[in-house]
Amino acid sequence: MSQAFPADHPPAQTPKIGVVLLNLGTPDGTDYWSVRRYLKEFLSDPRVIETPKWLWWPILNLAILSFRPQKSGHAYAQIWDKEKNESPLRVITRDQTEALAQRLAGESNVMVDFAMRYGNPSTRSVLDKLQQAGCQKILLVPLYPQYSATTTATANDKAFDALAEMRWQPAVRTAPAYYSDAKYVEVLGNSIRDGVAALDFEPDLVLTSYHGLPQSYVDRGDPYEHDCRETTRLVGEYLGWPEGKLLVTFQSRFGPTKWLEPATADTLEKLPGQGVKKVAILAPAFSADCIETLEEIAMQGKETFMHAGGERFAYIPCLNDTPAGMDMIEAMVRRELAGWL
Ligand SMILES: C=CC1=C(C)c2cc3[nH]c(cc4nc(cc5[nH]c(cc1n2)c(C)c5CCC(=O)O)C(CCC(=O)O)=C4C)c(C)c3C=C
Ligand SMILES: [Fe+2]
Ligand SMILES: [Fe+2]
Repeated sequence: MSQAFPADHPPAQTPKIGVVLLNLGTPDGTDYWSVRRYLKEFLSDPRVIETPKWLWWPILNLAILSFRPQKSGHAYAQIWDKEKNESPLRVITRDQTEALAQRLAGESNVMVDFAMRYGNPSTRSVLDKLQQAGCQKILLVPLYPQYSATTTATANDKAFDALAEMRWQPAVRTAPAYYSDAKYVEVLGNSIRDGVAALDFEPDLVLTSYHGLPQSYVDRGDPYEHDCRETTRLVGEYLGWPEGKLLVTFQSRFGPTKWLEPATADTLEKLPGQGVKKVAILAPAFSADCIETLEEIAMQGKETFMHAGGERFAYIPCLNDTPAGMDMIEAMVRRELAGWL
């Protein structure tokens, strides 16, 4: 026989499970102050900038934040989703979240949401919301295929900062980087094969352009370069392409220090002179198209290549919320939820 709760018993909650897709973040608008606020938060993160604070503070506040917001704001304006008045990164991350929620709709106690490391929706606000909604278990899914302290670790740090202030803290899991995950390699490989097959030209070379990182971070133990090169190697193996058909490059160099090489922009500048006149390019480090792919690669990169004598240039989009990309995210999330569902 079941026993009724006494009248003064605290209300019982049905425990829920939260799944949070974590991405980098993006400005709320393209105006100077929106971009400045975003860049200040981003570039004040010691996981991203390892220069000692006393040295970095004046460089950031007196130099970078006085000119970069305008320059970056102009670049953001070129790719802005005008219909939604939002940055593509946030539009796509929300679309991924909604698609994943639909796929997990059969799991009655799962809530899916997304949060950003910098800007909105903040990681803290999303974790507070899920905790208050009764999530006693939370899976954090940093959407970075290749691990870096500058992305994966800081995304998790931010979540743990929020958890540190909760009296009733949910149990938490973090999904690992997935650079060599068979499903990721398969889906990425298929997107390259299909992307190339849809072109009206045969590329001489396909560039896998990864976001760059200071060389010193890798020297101190960040596995990011390894993860990137391994993704491209595995995709080449999956496609059965001859060695040399896929090239690894690193983009988005920032500041005067040595970054991983070869740089995407330098490579695009040199290739036509070496007889490589037709290229396709993709950016496997990004789970969603953003300023770094849509503006820096598809616009600036194309201009650099064509100006240097290139003849054909094609950008292959990120996996975004494509059915195949979502198959991969769903499989990863279900695997990491094992024992909770
Ligand atoms: C020292 C600076 C930077 C490091 C290290 C870095 C690593 C890194 N970043 C991504 C993914 C993204 N970066 C994005 C934008 C962006 N990145 C930097 C600097 C570093 N990134 C800056 C200053 C910016 C802002 C844009 C600009 O002013 O140029 C974005 C896109 C955000 C968007 O709003 O669209 C993503 C995504 C990875 C994977 C990575 C790892 C090595
Ligand atoms: Fe970046
Ligand atoms: Fe960039």
